Amino acid sequence: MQDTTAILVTHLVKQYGDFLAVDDISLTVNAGETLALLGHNGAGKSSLIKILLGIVPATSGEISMLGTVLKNEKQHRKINLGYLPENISLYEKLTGKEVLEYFASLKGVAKNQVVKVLEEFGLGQVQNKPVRTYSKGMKQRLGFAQAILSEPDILLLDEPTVGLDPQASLFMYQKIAELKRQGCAIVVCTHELAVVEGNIDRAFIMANGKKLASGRLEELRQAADLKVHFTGDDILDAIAHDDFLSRLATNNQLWVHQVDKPRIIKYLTSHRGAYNFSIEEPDLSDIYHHFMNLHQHKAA
Ligand SMILES: Nc1ncnc2c1ncn2[C@@H]1O[C@H](COP(=O)(O)OP(=O)(O)OP(=O)(O)O)[C@@H](O)[C@H]1O
Repeated sequence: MQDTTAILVTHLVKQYGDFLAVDDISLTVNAGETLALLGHNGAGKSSLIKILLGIVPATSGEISMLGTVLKNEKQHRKINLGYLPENISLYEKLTGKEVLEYFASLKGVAKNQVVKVLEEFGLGQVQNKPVRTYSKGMKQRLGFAQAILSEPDILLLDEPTVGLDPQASLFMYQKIAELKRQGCAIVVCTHELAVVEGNIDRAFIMANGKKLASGRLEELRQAADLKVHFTGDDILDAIAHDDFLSRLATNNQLWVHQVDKPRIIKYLTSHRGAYNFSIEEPDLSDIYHHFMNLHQHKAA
């Protein structure tokens, strides 16, 4: 499942008048894979998502989904695709159940599926109340429920967990993991780096419409070459008693480049007999800021 390309974007460009919002973006998302689309406000993420949806036309470039090149909105509509927009606006006067029944009829999903999904999303008790009485988190759950109602092959989520409490957020990512296991290809557009970090396969970082970096977390760490921090009692002891390590350390702290990590681990364990230590890797936020800072320096 992992190697089947579900989304293929080739040299995509979107111009609004003279303004280049998406600037030659190419990417793939495999079936059963989650890609995080990251970037500053105005980087072009939502534009890209809307082009994938077929609701905004690309200026140039090509999109194919599930092996078919999509040339117009009609072709996009043939794809079993779920979408949760940023700031979803639902029909406030309708009840939660009526909203989902409406989407079910649009997507050709059996009505009895609606009650099942409402229960599963913790909205069973309020299903007959108007949406206007729902909290933001409840509306977001309902929005997510409509996005996955048809058990889509492709799921596009724009800021899915904004305003959600930690448990609701966890629920959403558990549901995403379930869809992933069923082979769904998922793109999550988000600024919540800490939340998304453990829930994605790859990240695609963009700025001013362009790709800055993409890959698995480990690949991005290597590409960024941010230093790794070795901590723990055995490290302090090793620094104190080893010339090589004491020269490498700064203020008794051992920070080493990614490329040197295996060599240092080997040196610590086989040469110094140090086993009681931990390695703090740069996280997604460190990686994101690294690429953004690099981009800003180049632009200055
Ligand atoms: N319909 C439009 N007409 C003109 N410019 C637009 C239009 N839609 C988006 N833009 C511009 O394109 C750029 C990219 O916008 P987009 O909404 O894709 O960014 P984003 O990465 O999703 O930002 P955010 O994180 O703030 O949601 C912005 O400068 C925006 O002002």
